[in-house]
Amino acid sequence: MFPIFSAGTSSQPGRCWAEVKISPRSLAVEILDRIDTTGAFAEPLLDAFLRDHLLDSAPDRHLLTSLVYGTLRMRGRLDWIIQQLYQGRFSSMQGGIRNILRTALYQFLFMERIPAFALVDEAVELAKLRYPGREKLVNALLRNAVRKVSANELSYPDFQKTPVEHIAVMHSHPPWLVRRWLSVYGTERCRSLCMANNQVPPVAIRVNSLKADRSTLKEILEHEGFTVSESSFSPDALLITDPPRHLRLTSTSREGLFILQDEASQLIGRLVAPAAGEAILDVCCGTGVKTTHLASLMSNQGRILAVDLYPAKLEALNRLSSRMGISNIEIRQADASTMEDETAFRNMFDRILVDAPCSGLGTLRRNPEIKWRLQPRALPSYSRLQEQILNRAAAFLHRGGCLVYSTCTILPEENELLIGKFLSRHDEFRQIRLSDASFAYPTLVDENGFFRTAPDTSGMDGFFAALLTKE
Ligand SMILES: C[S@@+](CC[C@H](N)C(=O)[O-])C[C@H]1O[C@@H](n2cnc3c(N)ncnc32)[C@H](O)[C@@H]1O
Repeated sequence: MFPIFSAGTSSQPGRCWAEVKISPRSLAVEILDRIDTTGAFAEPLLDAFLRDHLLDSAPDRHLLTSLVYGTLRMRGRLDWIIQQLYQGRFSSMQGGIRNILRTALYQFLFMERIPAFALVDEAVELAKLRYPGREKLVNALLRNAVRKVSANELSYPDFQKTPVEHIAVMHSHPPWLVRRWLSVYGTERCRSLCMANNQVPPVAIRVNSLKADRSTLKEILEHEGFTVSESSFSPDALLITDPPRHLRLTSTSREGLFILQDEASQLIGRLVAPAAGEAILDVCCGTGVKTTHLASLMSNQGRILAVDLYPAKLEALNRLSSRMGISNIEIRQADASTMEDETAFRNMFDRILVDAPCSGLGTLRRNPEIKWRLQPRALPSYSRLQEQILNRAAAFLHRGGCLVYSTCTILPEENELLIGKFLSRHDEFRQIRLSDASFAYPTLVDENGFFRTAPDTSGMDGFFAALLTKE
């Protein structure tokens, strides 16, 4: 649980938030501040704020969600504008002031029907209460921004002269990432990826086949006021095109009839394709989004050993399993890169899922905070950990069994390059090219037989998966 308002602290002097009139804008600034200062993700924070019913009306709740995600997605462009107009050092500006400016500017640039004077006034009021004395800066900077943008007086970086800066500012991604994607994918793909990352992602749910079928759940949700369609990719998915309320608060969610899960993530379970009665190892199970899918595909029969490093995630998996009526998952807290009990597990499993910890760069639509948080120097440590976990898990597969290695990133060193290295060191393993494996979704298979999705090509999150077998 999160206390709803943080009091002013010595690092963020100012008055308690309790004095601030609660509005979608003040809450958005509060959430953005917490994302910056605590490293939290937007989704659970928003869930907690919405669950506490601080905002009663559906439009206000929708506005809060749009403001938080929109400001995070467009932060690169917003910060660039603020830096053009701010006389001091942007990096020394108080984080709270930055978020007041960003949210106001986001509304002005990207949201309709909010008059400029109203959003400037509200930003100034917020600054006055939280950072007395700084309201003059907020007022002057926002009025200047409104004037310059309206008069088309801001000149953005030129694509011909500085392509990286141009894409980074116009499509709001960090320059290091634009540089990487330009070198891997070229200009057009880099641009289309960045643009797709700034879109609102579809809301997909996975129907728990142990408790409901797709058409019945569709009817129930429609009856509750949602606009629902069946997806043409995942046979377990429903797409919610008009979520008037928060889906997780519905009784069907609480009773475990479905779980929110992107379609690409659902297709990973289909790729593992476990059968009832088999022995499955899920070495990076997290909170069990994919583990519970595997259990449903096995009709709750057989055995799944679910491993993760973090006890809190395993506890969440336990809660999710019982909500979904699943009883064939056994959990184990362990470091999958150094897992012990090798002799007990060696050659034991029919199928293994290695859903490796990764940079998450395929999920920037849903988790835009990642692009501002991730440092390029962290990337090699992901590849090292992925390699260690895959090497360790490989020993536990029996001959003839299948191993799926998956990530939600689109960087080659976490995906195909890593698999190439693994295969060159493990003669006993062979890749099953999905093009040769009668995989049901040929459009999601690349020229090397790997599973690959991306927001700009398939409309799903960016996932990668390789299917391997032990001979
Ligand atoms: C991509 S997430 C897995 C998501 C999960 N499979 C799902 O569908 O919900 C990667 C997981 O690896 C876990 N992890 C990170 N390092 C680990 C390690 N050394 N050993 C085991 N699990 C680890 C993280 O806690 C995280 O839950």
